Amino acid sequence: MNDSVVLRTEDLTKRFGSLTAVDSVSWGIESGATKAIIGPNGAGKSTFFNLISGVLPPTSGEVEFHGERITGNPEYKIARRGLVKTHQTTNIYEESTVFDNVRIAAQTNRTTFNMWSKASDLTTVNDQTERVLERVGLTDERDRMAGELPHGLQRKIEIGIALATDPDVILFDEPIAGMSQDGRREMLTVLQELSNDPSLTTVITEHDFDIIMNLAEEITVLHQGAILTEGTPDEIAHNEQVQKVYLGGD
Ligand SMILES: Nc1ncnc2c1ncn2[C@@H]1O[C@H](COP(=O)(O)OP(=O)(O)OP(=O)(O)O)[C@@H](O)[C@H]1O
Repeated sequence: MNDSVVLRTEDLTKRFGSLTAVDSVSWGIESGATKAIIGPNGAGKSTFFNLISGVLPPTSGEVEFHGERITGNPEYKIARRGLVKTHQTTNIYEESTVFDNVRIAAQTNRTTFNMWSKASDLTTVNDQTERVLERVGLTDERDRMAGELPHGLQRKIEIGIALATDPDVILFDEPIAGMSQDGRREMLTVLQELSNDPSLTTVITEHDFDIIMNLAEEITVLHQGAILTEGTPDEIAHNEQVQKVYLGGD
């Protein structure tokens, strides 16, 4: 792996009692790339994301971000360094407007926040919030209460909250799960735009293979916590081992 690797894991492992949910995973991603992590139910995808983003501490192994060890750091510290994971609408303040939800995140942005913010900084925060709303297609909903919005739009707020922190790396954990056909199409457009941004590195886990084929340059397949194989979407789509694990065989 070369110098442009922004995030990497080495022998990353998580055990829950006797179950090894993530098993010695060594993986990495170059700056600006879009990669996917896939695998059947229970393969360890969410746990892997939780270990990288600091939601869970690993049992063993390492996580490096920009060449520095972040293993076991809490989620808020990792987010401040520029690595965030989207949550499934659990971060939203339902009683606040869409604008305020994103603005609060922009205010805690590692580059703009300081306790003695000047008026000019607030203008920056408001401008940044507007830009993020535009990017995720929520400008028309900016003054609505977040709690009133349908699920698909709330998922966009979550992505807006992540983007407002000005991250280098975003981990998308099943971004279209439970969405309507229209919602999925809209979300795919947003995700495509983000994956084309060379200043953003994106990692996505998703059950919908069409979405993965449309977004990822490289796919890692997890099976029983370990890496089964890695390759381009085309290679993975034609890989017999992958087909077998998805059909439930070994
Ligand atoms: N907090 C926990 N305590 C005990 N076992 C857990 C915990 N979290 C996950 N597991 C187990 O670890 C394994 C991997 O789970 P994980 O949720 O990471 O898989 P996944 O690939 O994301 O699955 P899905 O596609 O169904 O979301 C599963 O067997 C799961 O039951």
